[in-house]
Amino acid sequence: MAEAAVGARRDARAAIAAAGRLVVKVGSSALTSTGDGLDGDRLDALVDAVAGRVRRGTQIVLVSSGAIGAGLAPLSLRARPRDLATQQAAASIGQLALAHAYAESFNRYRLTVGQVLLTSDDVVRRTHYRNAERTFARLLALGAVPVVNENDTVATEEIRFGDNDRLAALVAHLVGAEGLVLLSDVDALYDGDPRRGATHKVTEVTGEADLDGLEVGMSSSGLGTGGMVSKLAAARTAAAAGIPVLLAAATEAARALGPADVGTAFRPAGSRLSARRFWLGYAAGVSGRLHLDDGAVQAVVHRRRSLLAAGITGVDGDFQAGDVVDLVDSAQRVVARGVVAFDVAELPDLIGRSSHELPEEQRREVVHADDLVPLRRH
Ligand SMILES: Nc1ncnc2c1ncn2[C@@H]1O[C@H](COP(=O)(O)OP(=O)(O)O)[C@@H](O)[C@H]1O
Ligand SMILES: N[C@@H](CCC(=O)OP(=O)(O)O)C(=O)O
Repeated sequence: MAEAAVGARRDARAAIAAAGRLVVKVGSSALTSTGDGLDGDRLDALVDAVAGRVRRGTQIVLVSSGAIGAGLAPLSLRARPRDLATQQAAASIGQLALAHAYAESFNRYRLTVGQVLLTSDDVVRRTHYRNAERTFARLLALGAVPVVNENDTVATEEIRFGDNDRLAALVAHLVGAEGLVLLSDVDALYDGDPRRGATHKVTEVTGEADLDGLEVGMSSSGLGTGGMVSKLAAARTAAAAGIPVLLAAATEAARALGPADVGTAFRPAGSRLSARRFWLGYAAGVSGRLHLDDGAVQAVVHRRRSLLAAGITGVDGDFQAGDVVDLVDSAQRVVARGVVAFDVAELPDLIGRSSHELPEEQRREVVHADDLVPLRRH
């Protein structure tokens, strides 16, 4: 193994093993099965591992999927429903069972749980983000274990996270976690979907290059959503925000939360992003896109300059000044995200023109460097 990989191994795993605050996410497939609903034994085994770590002094926020899966058996449903209304009904019934099971299970260790159900608005809007931040801080200060899920019963198609891996990554930043542990039915990241035959395990991800050439499946085990794609996206988001990530099997939760010597570890980026820059780059809702020429990509991504009208080749979406937009390169890749200083209707007359050609009131940056987060290195 190359020296860098050895170093990263020590870094990400050691950081998770020593963290004072962790977010642990468990997927539906690890807690429920289609026929029998919630599996009490598997839930207890997970709680044993989480409670063990809490007793060793780590504050843990548990993001748990499984509401829809737990609601199937009581409704005599044989498969995850496809329509939103039935998913919401199943989640309404299943979330109650899930919360009850966690409360009882943690009570074996005299630990109290608090339920936190979030919609995307709670983390996507900056003012709501602060509310959620306060709630978590207080619960943790009081010694409770927050158990988080998406508020599926009220989340509509438009405002839905739809996947708890992303929710867990956002919560990890929100609570200032020093690590994110994603527990699933698969024991690591592989170079292809292990359900489709023999593949190789990836134990350390030290940067984007380690992900090149991997085949990552969207399809899940049947109860979960997003498959490995959403786990990888969440791991990248957390790692970019400076948070080390460990992906492991829920059946190995004790080792994942102990020496952290199982699964796939993702090395975090050097520094932690500020709350504002993290929100801007990874949590905010995006209202449109600005297409950049190569020179503009160089300027904003590599030289951290403001985006000027001259480097924009096209615009789409429906946004107003102050909204968040994606900045895309000529290959349609999102290279940055930022707060736009013009309404969409104003831009067609400005784009491609240098500042001195523009009327004075429009001679300002389209996206100021302070309001811009580069997302991709070439
Ligand atoms: N490259 C890959 N490496 C590992 N697992 C993969 C890969 N591609 C697809 N998968 C599949 O992703 C599944 C996990 O996703 P999912 O069922 O949504 O989990 P969860 O319910 O824990 O969120 C695994 O069971 C595995 O078959
Ligand atoms: N909020 C949904 C889970 C959605 C989800 O992301 O599921 P999973 O892929 O199993 O983590 C539920 O509780 O059923």
